[in-house]
Amino acid sequence: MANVDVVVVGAGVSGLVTADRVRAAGRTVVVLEARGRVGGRTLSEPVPPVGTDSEADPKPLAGLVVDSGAGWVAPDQTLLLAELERFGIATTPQVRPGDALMSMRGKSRRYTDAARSFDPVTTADIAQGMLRFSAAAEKVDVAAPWRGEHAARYDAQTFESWIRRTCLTGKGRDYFRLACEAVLATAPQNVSLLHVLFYAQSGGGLLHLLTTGGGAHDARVVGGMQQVAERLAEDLGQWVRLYEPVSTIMHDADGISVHSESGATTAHRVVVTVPPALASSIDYLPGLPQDRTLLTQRMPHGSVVKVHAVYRRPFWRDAALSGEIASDQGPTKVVFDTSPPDDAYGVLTVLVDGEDAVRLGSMDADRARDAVLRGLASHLGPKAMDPVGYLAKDWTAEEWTRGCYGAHLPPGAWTQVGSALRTPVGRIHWAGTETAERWCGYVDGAIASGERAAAEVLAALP
Ligand SMILES: Cc1cc2nc3c(=O)[nH]c(=O)nc-3n(C[C@H](O)[C@H](O)[C@H](O)COP(=O)(O)OP(=O)(O)OC[C@H]3O[C@@H](n4cnc5c(N)ncnc54)[C@H](O)[C@@H]3O)c2cc1C
Repeated sequence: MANVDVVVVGAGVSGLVTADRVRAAGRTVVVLEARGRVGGRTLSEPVPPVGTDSEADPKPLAGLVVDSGAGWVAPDQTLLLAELERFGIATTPQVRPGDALMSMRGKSRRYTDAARSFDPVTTADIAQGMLRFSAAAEKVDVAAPWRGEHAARYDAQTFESWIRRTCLTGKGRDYFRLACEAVLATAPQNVSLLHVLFYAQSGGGLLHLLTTGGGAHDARVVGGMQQVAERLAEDLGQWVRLYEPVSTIMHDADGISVHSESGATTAHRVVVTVPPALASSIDYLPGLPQDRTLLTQRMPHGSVVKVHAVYRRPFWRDAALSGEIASDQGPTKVVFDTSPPDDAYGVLTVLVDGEDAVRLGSMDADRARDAVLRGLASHLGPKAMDPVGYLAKDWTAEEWTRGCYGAHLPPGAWTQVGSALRTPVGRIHWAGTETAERWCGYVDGAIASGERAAAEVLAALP
């Protein structure tokens, strides 16, 4: 006899949306979450002042909350925008007055129009590369990337080999390498061309993913993105259980039994919403089909350290700079001004991706902070060396995430075993942003996957 209709594994946005929709349909549901908080890869937190031990004496800077996980929302992320509206959570535009900086091969350029951030030859090279990339991406079937017209050919090569073949200039090649690191948090030699094409197409195109106004970085959530998960969890109340890492899922024709710290919960169906790389460390009895196992072994995460440096005021605006920086020199390759709407502080967010994140994560905290601040100072001047607050979140070190922003697939994985991504195994269903067709890797994709999984289990319940 089942305790509940559905067990959901993981209280990230995708798990909470799954549970919310199952409960709204009048069915019973329990969410089991490994961490002592909800939200998963969304985490909104205060910033400790510089000079104090953040563990012993957090003394956060008054009223300031930053997003150490997901932070931005695009105008076409309609599912996320609907959740924000449902809970009365506001957004604030990302675009700041002033020039952005592009620094490549030792040369720095100020620009307002992204299309003019390079010299004319590099601009033309990037434009032809983008055209060829978009033409190929349009051929990818985002619902089934393994099935598209040229799937086998695209999946037999890395994105790096495409870059070398396509771009005619060194700076053009550097641009696409930086784009890959910024979007997937991994170097282009680690990832299948088919996966990059799919991922870009899933989010409305590569340029859209890289764009601030109107694109993936269009706006930020006032008070932090984690509020979405917190509000969903508030509504679910006692049905969300924290500190309950799921270790084993037993399944047969009669039902499901999900084992966590406090024992077993029985149900008709289970939805596993943890990232595929972590889903593979749960024991399934009986074991999963081989294609599913092979797939989850081939979906590593990127590496990201997200840093916030807080200043008394946004001093870079004195020099008519917007605080937005793209550079080929780590660790400060991707920087945004994320000061609060009232500018009570000046806040710079640094997204340290790929190899730079691995390097930064291996340094002790003081050396890592010094490396980041020196990087900022090289673009914005010596004032960048003196923040009043500093916070760095290394997602690769997080036991229940192990890297981000999401999973990427190496050559061969999509076409050989990709069809196992969403296919239920008996009573076990799969969700999480990695399973989304649209906005895969983003919060919007997490919501879409939760809605899809909820519909699947509701249709299958007795
Ligand atoms: C630094 C960073 C920046 C990002 N920026 C953006 C952005 O600007 N915009 C955007 O849209 N997206 C962004 N993302 C991506 C976004 O955060 C994710 O796509 C989304 O939050 C994924 O939600 P999810 O529910 O699918 O997975 P998760 O959030 O990973 O949720 C999975 C949950 O499962 C739990 N779990 C894991 N294993 C177990 C287990 N064995 N038992 C029980 N529970 C378990 C985890 O603790 C977690 O709570 C960013 C992510 C990061 C880390």
